[in-house]
Amino acid sequence: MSGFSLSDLERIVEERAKASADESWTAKLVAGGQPKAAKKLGEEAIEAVMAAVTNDRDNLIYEAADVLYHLMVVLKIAEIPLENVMTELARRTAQSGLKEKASRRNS
Ligand SMILES: N=c1c2ncn([C@@H]3O[C@H](COP(=O)(O)OP(=O)(O)OP(=O)(O)O)[C@@H](O)[C@H]3O)c2ncn1[C@@H]1O[C@H](COP(=O)(O)O)[C@@H](O)[C@H]1O
Repeated sequence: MSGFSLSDLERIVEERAKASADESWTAKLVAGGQPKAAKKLGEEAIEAVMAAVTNDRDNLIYEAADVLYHLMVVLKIAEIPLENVMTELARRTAQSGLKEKASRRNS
C-alpha cells in the first residue's frame, strides 16, 4: 500500500495550479482552459483503453494514473471538489448498477 490517496492528489493539484505555467504541468493545463484539459483527459482515457484491450497490465497501471491525474485537473478547473464525486458514488452504493440501468430503461 502506497498510502497515497485521491485526496492527496487533489491537494497537490490545488497547490500546483497556483504555480507558474513554466514550471508546472498542472498550472499549464489550468491556464490552457477546460477544452484543452478535457481533451487531454480524453486522450489519456483512450491510451488506458488501448492498454486494457491489449492486456498490457503495466501500461494500464501507468495510463490509469494519467487518467486519474488529468481527471483531477478537469475537476479543479470546473471547481468541483472530489468530495462531490465521492458523495455521488456513495449515493450509488444504495443500488446495484444493473438495477439502476434497468430503472432508467423503464422510465
Ligand atoms: N500525477 C501527475 C501527472 N501524471 C501525468 N502527468 C504529466 O502529464 C503529462 C502527459 O502529457 P503527455 O501525454 O504529452 O506525456 P506522455 O504521456 O509522457 O507522452 P506520450 O508518449 O503519451 O505522448 C506529462 O508531462 C506527465 O508528466 C503529471 N503531472 C503531474 N502530476 C502530479 O502533479 C504534481 C505536480 O506536477 P507539476 O504541476 O508539473 O509541478 C506532480 O508531483 C505529480 O504528483
